[in-house]
Amino acid sequence: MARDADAQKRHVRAAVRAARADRDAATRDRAAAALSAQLIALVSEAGARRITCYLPTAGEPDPSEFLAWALDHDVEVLLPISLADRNLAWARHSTRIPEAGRHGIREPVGPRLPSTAAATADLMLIPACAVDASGTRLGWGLGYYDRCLAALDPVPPVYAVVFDEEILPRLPRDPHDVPVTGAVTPGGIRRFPIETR
Ligand SMILES: Nc1nc2c(c(=O)[nH]1)N(C=O)[C@@H](CNc1ccc(C(=O)N[C@@H](CCC(=O)O)C(=O)O)cc1)CN2
Ligand SMILES: Nc1ncnc2c1ncn2[C@@H]1O[C@H](COP(=O)(O)OP(=O)(O)OP(=O)(O)O)[C@@H](O)[C@H]1O
Repeated sequence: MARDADAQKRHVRAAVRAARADRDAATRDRAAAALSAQLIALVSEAGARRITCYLPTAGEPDPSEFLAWALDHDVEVLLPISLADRNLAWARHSTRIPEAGRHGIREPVGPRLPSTAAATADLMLIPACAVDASGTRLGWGLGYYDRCLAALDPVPPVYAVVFDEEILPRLPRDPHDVPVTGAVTPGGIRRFPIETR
């Protein structure tokens, strides 16, 4: 990969990490409530019965209220577990208390499903650092989701969950990057045109 693309990724990751750390509690709470409303709207509109989502770290867009709604509405949610080989496994969201996993991120307890179980989801809601207007997603650099998406056939519609200002005009795209269908932010739902570039 070109050196300038690497530098740009590092720059965006650092800027997003800093902005996420800077939000105060009240701003985070407002964003969390707005985000969950968008996620509920998207899943309801799509009629999705089985989805993937994630348990957030402190600064990430927080889908917790949406996860509680999903439990109440019989929407099955697969949550990620980070494996040592940088593949994901999944376990179902439940009322059981999550436990800290490999990166200190909370992970669901219960029976594990393989990475490819995500192919049976109607919709995937995945964490990201940033996304661009053509659907290129930037993660945190360990390739968990790139590896997972590459192994899915079919790939369900995939939405990156980010803050509004994390939708950028253009990010570097690598050959292994699987473009996302859209993005969900506290401010709305965006679908990206499918195009090659
Ligand atoms: N809530 C949540 N769960 C998730 C993800 C996520 O982004 N958010 N993941 C999405 O992939 C996977 C975990 N991915 C991770 C990616 C990077 C680091 C991390 O600590 N990165 C360090 C650099 C580490 C290194 O380069 O070795 C850092 O950002 O400082 C942790 C987990 C699965 N679960
Ligand atoms: N399909 C794949 N198979 C094997 N390795 C992969 C695959 N996709 C990405 N990788 C590797 O994962 C590493 C991280 O890639 P990249 O920087 O694009 O990740 P990212 O988009 O930030 O991560 P994530 O998917 O975890 O959000 C790179 O070393 C890349 O080569």
